[in-house]
Amino acid sequence: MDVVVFSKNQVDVVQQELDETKTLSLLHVSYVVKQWAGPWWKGACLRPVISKTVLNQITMQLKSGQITALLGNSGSGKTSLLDVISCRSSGSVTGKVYYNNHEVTKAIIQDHASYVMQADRLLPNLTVRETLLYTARLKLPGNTSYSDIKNKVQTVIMEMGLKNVADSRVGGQIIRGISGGERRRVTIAIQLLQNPDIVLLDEPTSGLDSHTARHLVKSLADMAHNGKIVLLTIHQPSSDIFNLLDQVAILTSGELTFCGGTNELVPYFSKLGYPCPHYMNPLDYYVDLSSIDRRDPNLEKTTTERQQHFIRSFIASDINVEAVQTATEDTLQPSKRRQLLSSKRIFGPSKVRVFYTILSRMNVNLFRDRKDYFSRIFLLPLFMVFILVFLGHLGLKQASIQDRIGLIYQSATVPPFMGILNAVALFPVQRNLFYRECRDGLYSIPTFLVAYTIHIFPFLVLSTIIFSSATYWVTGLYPTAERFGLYTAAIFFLQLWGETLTVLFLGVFLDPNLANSTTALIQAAAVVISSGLLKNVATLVKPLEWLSWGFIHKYSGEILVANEFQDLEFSCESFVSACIPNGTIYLDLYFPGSPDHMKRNFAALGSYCVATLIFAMVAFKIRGIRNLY
Ligand SMILES: Nc1ncnc2c1ncn2[C@@H]1O[C@H](COP(=O)(O)OP(=O)(O)OP(=O)(O)O)[C@@H](O)[C@H]1O
Repeated sequence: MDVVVFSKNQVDVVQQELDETKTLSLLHVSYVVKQWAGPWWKGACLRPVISKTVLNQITMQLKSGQITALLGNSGSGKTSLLDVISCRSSGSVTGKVYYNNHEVTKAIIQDHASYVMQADRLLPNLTVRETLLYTARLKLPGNTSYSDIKNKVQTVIMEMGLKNVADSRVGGQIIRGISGGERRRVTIAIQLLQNPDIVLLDEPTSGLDSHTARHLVKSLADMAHNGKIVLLTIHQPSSDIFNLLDQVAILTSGELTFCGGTNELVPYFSKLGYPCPHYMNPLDYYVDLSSIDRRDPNLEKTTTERQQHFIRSFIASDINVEAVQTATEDTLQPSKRRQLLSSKRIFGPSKVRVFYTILSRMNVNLFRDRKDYFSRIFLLPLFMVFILVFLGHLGLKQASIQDRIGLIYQSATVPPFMGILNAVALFPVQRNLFYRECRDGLYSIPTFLVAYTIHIFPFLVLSTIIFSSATYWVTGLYPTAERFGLYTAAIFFLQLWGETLTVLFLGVFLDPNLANSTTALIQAAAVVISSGLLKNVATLVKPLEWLSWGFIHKYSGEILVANEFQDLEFSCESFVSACIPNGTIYLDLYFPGSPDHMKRNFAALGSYCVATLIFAMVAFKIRGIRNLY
């Protein structure tokens, strides 16, 4: 027997390579979700809970330097497997997921892995470079200088082939920007900024033409060969793509029918009696063979039997036995490579830098779109035109009391509605980006919501001043600067409250339409019950009177009416039998004590805005960070 003798140097090199190879091991991973069965109106108690096994006993090992594709028909569990690896699953997970001998936790994933989801969540008005620069400022360590950040961004732009579109706008559903393929690349580039060890990608090639898809997978393969673990899910890969892959895993109904090197795929299935026909793409062919065809009962029976045969055969196969063995070793070994898991974000950006980055990104995104910008500034003032045309100058006759109440009613209801409209149109895109970045551990709910509120402040102030300046002086409300200031302040708070309330419901409901109708309903009901402008609050039935204290309009109504009517002299025309000569008398009749409550009422308006913002944070917290695929 020949004995090969290695020099100490050679042994050291092999040992070093072994140490530097990073491994992601899954051992007997199962994932079960619970679902309510039956119609929703039966209620939680009457609807049985059904457990669904999404993944069953998955064992696989991924190594750095390899690109692995996860294939399977729709619903086979590909996305769920990525969710489990990245600790984003919502059901119960059993089995082990280990990275370099460490059980995978959320913190490890945030430090070492990047997850590129199916949908691109990007701000439409930023350029590709700006998108990457802002994200880099959120991701890279706090001591990274601006020139290093720029260099890193440039490297990633080159790596993902985005050089030609680096300074083009990203675009979105309405604004035309870069192409779908380029947008996918930007999403991937974002995840590469942190130089992750593990890159998980859910359908990175969906919606791309075959040429672009091949280029993208080639970039990912290059990235893997430079020492990363790359795992992607993919539908119908072309044979060109097949040649770029190192490893493939085929999932069917949550179980593996194959997981091994691409060169082992055809021989393995050939041994089972299923050689790949000439001119067929092996991936397509074997995914197809592994799936159940439910078009008719006979087909379903045969394909189910074949699927079960594949699953059983793979469990018993040498490839799987070896994978189980190595994965077991990986998950049992003492953590000899603990030093490899030092946190990359331990010196992450400071809170101030994160806050400033989010804030300036929101501002730039808003300034870039004329439509959004004008909507924020002019939506409320535009409404003023209707008021002015309809009411004109009010004067001080007895009939003007009625007109004043009408104007005050509009002043109390319209600003919150404008807040609702602006939030519904402009908040969801920010929220969806936040969901992704919060999942990546970049910043928290309070940081995001406070930054959002601050970025709308100047616009609220400006639109309120334009609105109130014209409305107040043209209609001829109580002519002092102080009263004008109080009127403007009340309008500001009402608009702010309308927007924060909508933000709250956009945290509760994903669907902006649902948030819109809920907020509008609450606002409309609140003004009817509590403003005192439609019905005197003192004449309401007791429960409604108590309820009126719970709405902001109780306080804003009192402010607006007292601000206008106190000490205002009216003329008494000879044909009017019952005359109110002074606004104070009107207040004594319908809003008693309101002039004395100004401070309390303004404190209430401010508190409502702050409290609604805090409730919005709670709503986001309770509803959790959604997985928007
Ligand atoms: N949280 C959940 N609640 C209920 N069912 C779930 C949940 N997560 C996954 N499933 C179910 O598990 C199955 C696998 O879903 P998954 O999204 O992982 O499939 P997929 O292979 O990625 O499909 P596609 O290729 O169509 O994206 C589906 O039938 C899905 O409905």
